[in-house]
Amino acid sequence: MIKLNRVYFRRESREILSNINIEMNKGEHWVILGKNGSGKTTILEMLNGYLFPSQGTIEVLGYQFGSCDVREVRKSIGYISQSLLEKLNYSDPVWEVVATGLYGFLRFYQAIPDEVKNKADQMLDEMNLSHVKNQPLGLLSQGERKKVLLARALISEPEIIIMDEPCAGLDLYEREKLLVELERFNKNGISLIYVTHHVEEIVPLFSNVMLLNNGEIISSGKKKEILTSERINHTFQIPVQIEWSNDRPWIQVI
Ligand SMILES: Nc1ncnc2c1ncn2[C@@H]1O[C@H](COP(=O)(O)OP(=O)(O)OP(=O)(O)O)[C@@H](O)[C@H]1O
Repeated sequence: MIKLNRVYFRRESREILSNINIEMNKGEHWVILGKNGSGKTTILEMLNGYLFPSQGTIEVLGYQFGSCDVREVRKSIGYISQSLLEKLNYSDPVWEVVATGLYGFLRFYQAIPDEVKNKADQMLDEMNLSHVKNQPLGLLSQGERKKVLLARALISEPEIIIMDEPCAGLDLYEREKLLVELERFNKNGISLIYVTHHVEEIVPLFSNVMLLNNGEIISSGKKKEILTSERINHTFQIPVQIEWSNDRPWIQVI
């Protein structure tokens, strides 16, 4: 599904990514974990074709970047990030924001067909957001806005959804509500790639983890093998203990 082969990214003589090799397969859900500035967002931007490697190759859904139209690939990817939220119009009604996902627009400047409105309503209904569908996006809580972004990504039936720190800024209650919504990915065969700083967000849905430090992969593979105290210690350079409870890792600084 996704293959990065000897990928390097250099800017102003600085190596931001070094020798990234990874293969993510259909049916897997990946977490990319690493400190601030370790290169997580740079990898996501590359997967969306917004950045190109200085060296190496990237293949997404059978398309080889550099010899394909990246806009075609992007149609099959839902990308959820804070910067997308900031580009949307906070005075637009929620259902309209969700409907734009079908077209890849940021907002509508034309009449919206009834079937599109109905599809957006249905999406919001599935995510228990019907009660806010006519409200302006700006009136929603941070957590509800993130769920709207998720509905907006899901409406176009993508094969991959990429989320960059979706729980940033959410309180415990909102975070857990958003994490519950991720479980729906198991039902409709979408693969998830999820960036975070927080081990606790690795809910049972996730199968694989990549640990990144200073632009290099420290380790990657099945989450139970990767999320050990020693490896997390190495990634964040702080002594920690990982404990598993309800198939979810919890971190304690020691
Ligand atoms: N286009 C660019 N030009 C110059 N430097 C860049 C560019 N893109 C990223 N960087 C630098 O590369 C490093 C990695 O950035 P990136 O945003 O990928 O890290 P991150 O792991 O997502 O960080 P955070 O967790 O803080 O969001 C940072 O030091 C950043 O300043």
